[in-house]
Amino acid sequence: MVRAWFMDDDTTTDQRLEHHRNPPEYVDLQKLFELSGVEYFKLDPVKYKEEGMLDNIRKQRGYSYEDEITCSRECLPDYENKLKSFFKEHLHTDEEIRFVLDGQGYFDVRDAQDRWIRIEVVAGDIIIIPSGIYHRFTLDVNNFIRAKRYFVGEPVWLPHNRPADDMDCRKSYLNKLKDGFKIETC
Ligand SMILES: CSCCC(=O)/C(O)=C/O
Ligand SMILES: [Fe+2]
Repeated sequence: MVRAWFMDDDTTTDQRLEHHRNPPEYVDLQKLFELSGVEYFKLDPVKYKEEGMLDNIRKQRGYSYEDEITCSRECLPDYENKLKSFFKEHLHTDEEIRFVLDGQGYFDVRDAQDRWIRIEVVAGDIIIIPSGIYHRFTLDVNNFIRAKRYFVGEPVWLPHNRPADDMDCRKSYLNKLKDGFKIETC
């Protein structure tokens, strides 16, 4: 089961630690969706091809692009700078979709009250981060993750660092947050 929790305010220690509040305050999947619009699916990281659920999700959501990213010192070109930019608070004009094949890391998202929620992702997790939400990513202390990335159409990876409040995708995200997130069906 995915683990997610409200983060502490400590910005002085290693970003790759869990950064729980004291006592820890966990957020369940339903609450995570209501507070942020983040969606999550769990697949078997070994048998996912036979299971067919990934194909269903891809077809339903129209993901036409797929590639793979490995974040490790050995595999990711310009590792230090890339990790710095992943951890800068930013948003995208499109959803950020990741399917973790191996390793782990943390996606941090801002909720409606601007609190950080830390979401731990491990092998088998699919996370869908809405367009227009402020978020960031860090590896954990193991410094390794391998994930598939999906996109509708030609991929746009460009991060827009906070503040980006005038962007249309930000305004539309805030409207959805106000109205309450609903699962979109065809
Ligand atoms: C696990 S994929 C690396 C993080 C990333 O691609 C991104 O855009 C973070 O916001
Ligand atoms: Fe991002």
